[in-house]
Formats: sequence, structure tokens, C-alpha cells
Amino acid sequence: MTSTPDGFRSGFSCFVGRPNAGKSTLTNALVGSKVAITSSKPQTTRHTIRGIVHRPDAQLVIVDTPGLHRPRTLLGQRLNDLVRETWSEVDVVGFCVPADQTVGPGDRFIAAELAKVAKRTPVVGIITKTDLVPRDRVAEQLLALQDVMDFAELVPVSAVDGFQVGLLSDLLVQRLPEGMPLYPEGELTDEPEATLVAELIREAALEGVEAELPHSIAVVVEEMRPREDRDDLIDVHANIFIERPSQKPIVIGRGGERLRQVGTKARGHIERLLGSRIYLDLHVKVAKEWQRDPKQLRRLGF
Ligand SMILES: Nc1nc2c(ncn2[C@@H]2O[C@H](COP(=O)(O)OP(=O)(O)OP(=O)(O)O)[C@@H](O)[C@H]2O)c(=O)[nH]1
Repeated sequence: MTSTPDGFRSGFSCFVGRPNAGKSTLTNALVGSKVAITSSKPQTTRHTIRGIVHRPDAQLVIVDTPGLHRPRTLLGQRLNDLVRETWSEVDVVGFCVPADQTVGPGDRFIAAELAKVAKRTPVVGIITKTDLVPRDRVAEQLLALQDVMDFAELVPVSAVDGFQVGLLSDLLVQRLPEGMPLYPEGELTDEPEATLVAELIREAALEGVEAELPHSIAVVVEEMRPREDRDDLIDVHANIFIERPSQKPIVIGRGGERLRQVGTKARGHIERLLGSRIYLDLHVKVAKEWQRDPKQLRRLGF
């Protein structure tokens, strides 16, 4: 066993913030590899995906939670429960507010919820996407955010140009308890590969579809195994579930055109993730009203 240096710190952190605040992108920037799923559509992160930052002095495990929102369906409730559970378990919370949007009721709602659950957990206020605005706008945003709640630290960052991402890593690490690494070196995420693969397919399927659809899509990887007699090819069979038959044409497209594009796009990402060539077999299925049905939700992994 390798020895751990004195003062080594390890622990958990999560990012909160309105949908699209940049939480997943920031997780990727900190970890330095694509593990969390990003998209320009809100609420794409369904699963609690951990990214692990390995440093000589610390190990920071980032739990990426879905965006908190007013529950309308059973799925909405489960997502919110998951968020609260996560907040109470981590050592430090990062509260993300984009530099290019005004601090508003959505942020105050999150701050109030945070204050209820995480009384003793330090919260670091993070202004994200600073590359999108001029400097004085960042300063204004810092002042506005200061009024929302009591922050342990306030820091502006950009995941795109890397501005102060290292500093943020330092600030989060400072709040972790001393302890041994929690995961083996080299590990970037403890999500099962099949879940990551399903998320990559979901991400590809969401691209360019109407605002309506995101909540109606779930992806389940039914099977994933190396092709017999081949060590350079993995067969992946997955189902894309939608809620209503009327949504089928949106996902499949004319003569299957869109589904083929989704497959090509997802395949590229999956091949990079698994480090192997894959054969991707995609099917679109209707699971009626899956968001409201507890049995369906369990089947789809919620
Ligand atoms: N210019 C710029 N864009 C960013 C930055 N960080 C994130 N974005 C963009 O903002 C959008 C949302 O980013 P995500 O990381 O998916 O946001 P999120 O908070 O995880 O979103 P949800 O999963 O919906 O809660 C994406 O289009 C990102 O490319 C940044 O530092 N600069």
C-alpha cells in the first residue's frame, strides 16, 4: 500500500444551482475528463454521477445532482429528494450562479432550501461562465450573490477558459476533513459503465429536439458485452423510452434519419469512454406515462 502524506484530505462535494447553471461542465473541468453529461437543455443529469479529482494533497469526490425544481410528477419528487439527500451528505456545497443571468427568485429558493438542510455544511458561492460577460458584470454579480445567503467563500470561474478552476478546487479541498483517499487512483467516476453509456445515448437523443421532450426520454442499456471471438468490439443494445406514440417520429425522424444520427453521435462518445469499438443497437419504445408510474420508474433506474 502506498502511504498517504500528512494532512491529506478527502471527502465529498456537490454543485447546486438552477438548471443550466453550468454544474456538469464545471465538474468536467475540475475532473479533467468527460464524466458528467452536459447539454444546452435543462435537467439532463438524472443520475448522481461522481467525478473524482485526484490531487497530490487531496481527493475530492464530486456528486453531480440534478437541478432542483418544483415537483409536478413523481419523477420530479424523486429528483428533489435525491438533491436534498445529497446536500446532507457532502462536506461542502458549491452554489453555482451564471454570470450572464440576474440573481433571482430561483436562486433564493435554492438558498432557502439549502439553509434548511445544510445548516452546518459550508456553501461556496460560484459565479460560473465569467467568459460570457465583461469584468464589471462579474463584480456586480458577486455583490448580488452576497445578499442571497452566508457563503463560506465566493469565487468567479469559467469552465470554458479555465479561469480560477484551480482556485475553486483549492477552496473546496480546504473544506474537506483529513483522511485517506476514498477511491483508487485513476478512477474518475464510480457510476457503472452501463449508466454512463445510457446517459451518453440520452444526451445524443436530446440534441436539437423540442423543449417539451427532454423529460419524456429515458434510456436503458439492456446488454453490453464483447462480441464473441473478437476482443476489439463491444455490442451495446439499448432502448430509448418515450412516453407517447406521438413522440416516436420526433426521435426516429424521416425514414429513421434522426435515430441514425443519434446512434452515430452516441457511438463516438461511447467508444471514447470504453476505449473500444462498439456496435450500437438502438430501439425506440413507448413506456406509457413512465414518469408517473413507480414500477416503470424503478425499471428505468430511478
Ligand atoms: N461560455 C460558457 N458556457 C458554459 C460554461 N459552463 C457551462 N456552459 C454552458 O452552459 C450550458 C449548461 O451547462 P451544464 O453544465 O449542462 O449545466 P448544468 O447546471 O449541469 O445543467 P442541468 O444538468 O440542467 O442542471 C451548456 O451549454 C454549457 O456548454 C462556461 O464556463 N462558459
